[in-house]
Amino acid sequence: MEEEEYSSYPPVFRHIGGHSSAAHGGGGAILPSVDLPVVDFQDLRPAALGEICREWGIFRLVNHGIPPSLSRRLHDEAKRLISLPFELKQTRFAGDPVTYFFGTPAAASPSGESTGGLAEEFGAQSSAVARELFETLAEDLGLAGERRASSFSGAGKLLRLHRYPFSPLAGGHLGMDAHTDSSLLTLVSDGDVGGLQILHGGAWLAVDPLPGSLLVNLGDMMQAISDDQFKSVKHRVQASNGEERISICFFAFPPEDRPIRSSRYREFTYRDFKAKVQEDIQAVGFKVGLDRFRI
Ligand SMILES: O=C(O)CCC(=O)C(=O)O
Ligand SMILES: [Fe+2]
Repeated sequence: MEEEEYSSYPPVFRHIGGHSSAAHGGGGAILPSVDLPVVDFQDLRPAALGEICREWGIFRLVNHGIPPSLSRRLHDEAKRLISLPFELKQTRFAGDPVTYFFGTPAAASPSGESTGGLAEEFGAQSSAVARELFETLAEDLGLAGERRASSFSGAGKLLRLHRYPFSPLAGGHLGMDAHTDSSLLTLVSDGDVGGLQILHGGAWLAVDPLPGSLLVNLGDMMQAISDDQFKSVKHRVQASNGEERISICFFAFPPEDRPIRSSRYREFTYRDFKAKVQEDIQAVGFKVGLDRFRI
């Protein structure tokens, strides 16, 4: 890749085009791939889905009803936006809901506006899918009354576009550090470039793409609501030394001020949780998460 092709990267990532390093062939250990459980959205069964979420905390969703053309257009639009020169993106997106952040080594995330309504449409459809999945899991958990009704209603939603740029030096490096999501549920449209890895049974495993499907993982709030029955799976993303990976991530959060009650945690709200995460990041440099609220 010529150096000018890196113009869409933050300056710190440029000047690497000419270096062909030993890492070119993939310096990181090759992890075994895992076949995630596949769930058919048209045939949701509470007990079967519950079992998958107890064992894995993550699955592939097929027949989800979000038109492939919508996902493809949003992926194309994300790629176009993300490929604009870095300085132009900084000017254009400054102060907008579109954010461009450097917190992770190789991810850059314009999100929200500027996709000509595609992001909003995709977000609305993802939200409907997430709600149905939540209802199915609530059924399996036997959540009733107020506890069930209020967990998803008015839930916060966030759509994030991630780019894991190609770099010949990427081998062995992470595009996103290991973490759990703070959400109830996360839906990821990961296209056809792999890179996601999950911690399962004490080992890191690579998740291969399954074009047309959505990756669904449970977040910390779902783990808490389920009294730790469901897993908020730890995951990370390998930086790409092949094709660039673009992912579109939809997060559903509980209403900020609704008390979350669980036999495993003292009562807290999602607002409390977020504040604690920020406090920990400042104080200790990483998210401690649910352990801060464990009884
Ligand atoms: O890009 C991905 O596939 C996953 C991103 C992710 O884990 C996150 O945004 O929390
Ligand atoms: Fe995540």
